[in-house]
Amino acid sequence: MNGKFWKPGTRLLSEDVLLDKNALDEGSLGVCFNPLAQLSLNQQRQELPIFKHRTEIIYLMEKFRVLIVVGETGSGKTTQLPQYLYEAGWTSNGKCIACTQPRRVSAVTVAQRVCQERGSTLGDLVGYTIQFDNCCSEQVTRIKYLTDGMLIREMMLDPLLSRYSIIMIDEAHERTIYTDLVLGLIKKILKVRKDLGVIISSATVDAEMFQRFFDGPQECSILSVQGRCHPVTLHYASQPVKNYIQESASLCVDLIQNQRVKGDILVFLSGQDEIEQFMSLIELEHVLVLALHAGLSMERQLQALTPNQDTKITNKIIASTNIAETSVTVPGIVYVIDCGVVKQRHYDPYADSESLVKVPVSKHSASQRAGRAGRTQPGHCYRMYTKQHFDRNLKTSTTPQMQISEATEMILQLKALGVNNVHHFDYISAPPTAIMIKALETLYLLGAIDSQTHLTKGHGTIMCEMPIPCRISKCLLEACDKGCGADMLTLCAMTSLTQIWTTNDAHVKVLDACKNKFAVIQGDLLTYMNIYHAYARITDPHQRITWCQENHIDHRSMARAVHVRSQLKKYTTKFKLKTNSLFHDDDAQGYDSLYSPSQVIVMCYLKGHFHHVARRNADHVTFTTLRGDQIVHIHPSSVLFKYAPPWIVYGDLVQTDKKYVMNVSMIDPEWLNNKQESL
Ligand SMILES: Nc1ncnc2c1ncn2[C@@H]1O[C@H](COP(=O)(O)OP(=O)(O)OP(=O)(O)O)[C@@H](O)[C@H]1O
Repeated sequence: MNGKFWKPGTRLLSEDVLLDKNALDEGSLGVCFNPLAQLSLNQQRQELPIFKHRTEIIYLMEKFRVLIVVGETGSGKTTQLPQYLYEAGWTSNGKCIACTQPRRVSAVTVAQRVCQERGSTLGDLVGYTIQFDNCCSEQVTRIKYLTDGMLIREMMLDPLLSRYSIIMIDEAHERTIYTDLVLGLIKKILKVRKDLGVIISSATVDAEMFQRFFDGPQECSILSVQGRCHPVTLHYASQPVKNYIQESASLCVDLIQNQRVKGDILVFLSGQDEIEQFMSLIELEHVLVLALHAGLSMERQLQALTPNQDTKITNKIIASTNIAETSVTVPGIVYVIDCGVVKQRHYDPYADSESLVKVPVSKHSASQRAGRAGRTQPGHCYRMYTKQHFDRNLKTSTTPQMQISEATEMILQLKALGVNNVHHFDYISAPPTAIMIKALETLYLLGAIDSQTHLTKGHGTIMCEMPIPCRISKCLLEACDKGCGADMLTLCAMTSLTQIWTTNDAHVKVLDACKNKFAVIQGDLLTYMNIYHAYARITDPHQRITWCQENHIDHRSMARAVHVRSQLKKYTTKFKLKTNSLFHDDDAQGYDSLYSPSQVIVMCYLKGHFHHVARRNADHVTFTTLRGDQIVHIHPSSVLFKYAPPWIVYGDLVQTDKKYVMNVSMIDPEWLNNKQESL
């Protein structure tokens, strides 16, 4: 690292390593340099490295049925490949080109960009489809960006994807469950549809492995695209970094105060907690610091990626999880700071427990993160770890999620698509048998499949269609049956939020006082219901905002809860499920159950979370889970943190220094004996 980037005494990073052969000329650093911005959009398209391969791509697509395109980040795969094929006439038969994305935010931003390049309106020629938001027109949309999960949903209605002439699976290296599932399903479709073209693309994909999966070089060709838009200079830490949050914050301050290139900064951290901590450390005037993580509404995610228009703002810092790691281009980003960690879900089939664990990123991920710079101008990536750590400790590629995640949702989707023998499905990397067996057992206990492992006609089909995890749909189905469907709809919406309280601007004691206003001894679930009802009672939108501010509640999250609830309500209406409330309906007044309304709701929740029960230990602090004998603690954010009841049911398990359980409610162990049936 060049000492001039650092204040004396804070020099941290080692020598530069160049990602690109076009080494960045030190002398050019002083210029605010954005050559592509001077060109028309059409010229910009022709400057992209992939443009040189345009004819070859069109030819290979005619000759082979499957094409794997490997090219550097920013070379033009996502935005250009669908356009080339559109221009070559692949949609002239009225069919469409689909390009899948692992994340919603990239599906939307890429569609926006392509639309801009074609000079059309979003939703006309170019559109996107993500959960709860379909911006496409059946008649005119020919290039469609969609999440891989949505493509699977489309397959349920149209198993051969007959609307499409080309399916492009982008960012295949991410190996999400849905990407892998789409790959297996597409392979099946290719056996029937001889007219379908498939593209698999990534900057870092293991091309030969994909080629073998698609029956070798006879069927599947590989194209390698050389070069990138602009160089990115890599900087490594010269010694291990003790506190990467603090160090990234000081680096940001240093870059902004001493930088020779004016530009924005994108910081990769592992999660919302770290993002908030990081943001609290930056106190610079005229600098806009924005968070970007999956817990935010789409509107706020997109806002973080939109260039700043405020002339008073001199610099922008985006603190993000890996949500911004692939596909997105954030104009103006010159610096990327990579803390080298990611939160990953790990499922243990023996304990039937999924926990969120912080792990080092893979080399492929690190290179994707670096690739967020150098897209509209030359850039720098600062890695908060040593080169030695990169070489020795980082795995080459990301572990396929299918091998470390719970498989219930995936199996349910396969069953809905008519793949009954899920063991024999053609997986690109099959999940471990123990995970498969556990998933089948869980689906049976949830009533989604019968003893022959066939989807059940009632609950099974509804669970497949509901856009929520099957354990949550089980709670909802149970609640509709027990007269509290409306209350469970509220809980489904509230537990889908990742943030309810605005923690960064409130003093701990003030925040605790606010929480206590709504807290109830039964636990977090009923506390959430109190919050939702208090919010929903207010009808004026401005008053809602003021109320949220006064109570340190995130008003955007609450708006999202209202939205999610209304979306789920559409499904209960569609399936003619009763949505009464035990708290608010007139007919609940004659309620004469053995149990109180709050107990009935927690019992219904337990029906989907029987695997998440824990018993208090003799120390009156820790708990032992009934499945897997894990020692867990109640998370400090829970209202039951200080009052540890003897038995609990929880929603999530997070592992940091200890194992913490969240969304906790107290239960009576008697409820585990299926006594609810007599309600
Ligand atoms: N919103 C945008 N604003 C400005 N330029 C953009 C935008 N989106 C894309 N570009 C330009 O188009 C180039 C190609 O982007 P594209 O997403 O197609 O690349 P890619 O090869 O798919 O990258 P990745 O592997 O990172 O997804 C970018 O490097 C950038 O120069």
